[in-house]
Amino acid sequence: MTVHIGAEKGQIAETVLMPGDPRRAQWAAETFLKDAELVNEVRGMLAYTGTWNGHRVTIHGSGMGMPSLSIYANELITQYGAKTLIRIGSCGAMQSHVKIRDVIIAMTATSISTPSRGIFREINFAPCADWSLLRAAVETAEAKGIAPHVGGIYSSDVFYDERPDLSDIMTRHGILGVEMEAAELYNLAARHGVRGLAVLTVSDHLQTKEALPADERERSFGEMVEIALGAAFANS
Ligand SMILES: O=P(O)(O)O[C@H]1O[C@H](CO)[C@@H](O)[C@H]1O
Ligand SMILES: O=c1cc[nH]c(=O)[nH]1
Repeated sequence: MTVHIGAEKGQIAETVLMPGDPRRAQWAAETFLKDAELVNEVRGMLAYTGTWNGHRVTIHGSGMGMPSLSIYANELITQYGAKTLIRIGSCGAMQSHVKIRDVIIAMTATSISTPSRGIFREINFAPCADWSLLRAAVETAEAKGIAPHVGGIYSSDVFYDERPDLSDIMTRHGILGVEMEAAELYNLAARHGVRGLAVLTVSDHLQTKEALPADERERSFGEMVEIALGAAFANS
């Protein structure tokens, strides 16, 4: 057990899927895993371990924002031995060709800052996805007839943005969508030599102002879960 995770050693799998929403963790575990067992509920941050096609998987909520994800990902990697961490999140689309419910696979994650900023100081580190996972995620999606958008995303520190000019700059530089966790996941994965990826579903559109309701964000994003699971075990 750690300060934030109640699981015993051995109750967390080497492969961890991380939605921001703990209720999405519950839904995904109940929908996709066999014999899913609740392994954490400290602070309501639900986590389940079960199997998918015979492979052990944990689905653990990250909470919203990079400081929250950083706590869970750090403990999962350093205390429980997680080796593959895939964020399964929602995001806002920043390009007109990206539509609501589309899937984005994040090659890079731009940010203004992350919890790792203090370490990097004058360095502008480029947080990027693990290549083997990225490739496997694209192949898994295409095999399912899903055409994902693959490219850069923006990890913001705020949901309610008082600087819309920043979103405009991101859009002008081809950034596909905005969310709040992936850049720090990629930083931590690089630091600890593990595999990190973010697979996202578009829940909002910054240009059209469309937005899906909370229940859909919790329970209807199955394609990205299937892509994440397929990618995690592509070579197993
Ligand atoms: O749906 P999740 O995975 O929480 O992701 C997105 O949704 C939250 C904001 O509503 C932020 O955590 C953002 O990254
Ligand atoms: O962080 C997020 C998530 C969904 N939609 C947004 O606009 N931002």
